[in-house]
Amino acid sequence: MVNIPLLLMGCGGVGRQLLHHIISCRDLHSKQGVRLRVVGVCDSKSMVTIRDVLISELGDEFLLQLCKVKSSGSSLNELANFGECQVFSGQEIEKKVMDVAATLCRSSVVDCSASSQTIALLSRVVNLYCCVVLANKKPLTSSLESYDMLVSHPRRIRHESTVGAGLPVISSINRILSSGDPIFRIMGSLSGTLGYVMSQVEGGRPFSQVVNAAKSLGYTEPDPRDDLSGMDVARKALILARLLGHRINMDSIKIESLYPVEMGPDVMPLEEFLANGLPSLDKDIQKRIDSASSNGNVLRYVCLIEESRCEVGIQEVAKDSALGRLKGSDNVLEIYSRCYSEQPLVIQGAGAGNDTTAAGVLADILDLQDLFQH
Ligand SMILES: NC(=O)C1=CN([C@@H]2O[C@H](COP(=O)(O)OP(=O)(O)OC[C@H]3O[C@@H](n4cnc5c(N)ncnc54)[C@H](OP(=O)(O)O)[C@@H]3O)[C@@H](O)[C@H]2O)C=CC1
Ligand SMILES: N[C@@H](CC=O)C(=O)O
Repeated sequence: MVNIPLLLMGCGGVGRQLLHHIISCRDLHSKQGVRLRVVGVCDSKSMVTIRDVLISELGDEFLLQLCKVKSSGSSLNELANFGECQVFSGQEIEKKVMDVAATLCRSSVVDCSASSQTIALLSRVVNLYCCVVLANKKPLTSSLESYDMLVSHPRRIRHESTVGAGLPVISSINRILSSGDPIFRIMGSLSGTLGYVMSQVEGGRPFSQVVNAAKSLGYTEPDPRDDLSGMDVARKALILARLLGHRINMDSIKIESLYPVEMGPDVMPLEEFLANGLPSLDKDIQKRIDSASSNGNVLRYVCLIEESRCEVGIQEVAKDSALGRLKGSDNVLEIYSRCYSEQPLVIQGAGAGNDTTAAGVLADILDLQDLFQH
């Protein structure tokens, strides 16, 4: 049996769904000769782990209780008296994660947070022979120095869910590139939230109502302004551009925002944005959609990556084009290379949601199992 010890950072929508997937796949994994041993879980303030990570793990009953506690909005601290776990807080967390990683020699550290605070820790565990699996885009989209550090051991890092949730985007691009087929353009709609919002608003629903629905469905980032500003799509574009070998930073990307600067996170609290800011945008968005419709077109939030251009923003596209036909949270991605020059390689499907994202993370973890064979 191949044992893979896991340390999970972040137990929000995606992290909890991952724990549920792990538990419900126990029989399947056992038939495949793999055992995923969850030895630690962190949220923004605490970490729960067990005393002897070499031989013990957080049991399934404990993990289900943990999911319940986090779903109710409580802290991991509440689990202190449930089972034989240890709880660490504040600055103790990083030290404990490093202890656990060093004790295990090899483990998988899975980042399902939406924080840039994990970057320093990830860079340290990578140097301890840990494998890293990311749903969080921020570690790959900060400085080129951090990026280089994280991808310096390509066999030990997976981040399929950072672009297109569970869709096989990163793995397809890696296969094309490693066969010596240069990719010269990637174009598509890479935001589940903005795809959903655009297609629902053209069906007659108010913009503000649809954004709130996308949040409840688990498509948006914790603060939906991350999606509406184009930043989340820009992060995906940067991840893809860097994968293609472009040595660029976020400031090289042209980004169009759907709300004005005075509604930004540094100026307006989230609650006020949701209650007042968002509804005040309804009319303007509806006007833009009506104007596109009078030309027989629809609006889509499009991402374009070429050798000397990387931009994300709203475009008017024909209703019957691949982008125009997009519905719900689907993403579509066209990849142009020497082998796919006239007709691009097209990847399409659900591009957001806790279920598909967590499934992508789980597939990434299993993809690393060869490194855990004795
Ligand atoms: N939902 C989707 O469709 C997709 C999401 N993703 C990515 O997945 C990630 C998770 O998204 P989602 O689950 O919706 O986010 P949530 O906001 O629901 O959960 C984030 C979790 O991370 C925890 N956290 C925050 N800071 C830290 C930290 N420094 N160390 C450890 N944990 C921390 C939070 O703790 P606390 O509970 O204390 O607040 C929370 O448990 C994001 O990066 C998102 O971009 C990627 C593809 C698709
Ligand atoms: N907020 C993102 C989720 C996946 O990264 C989106 O809407 O696409």
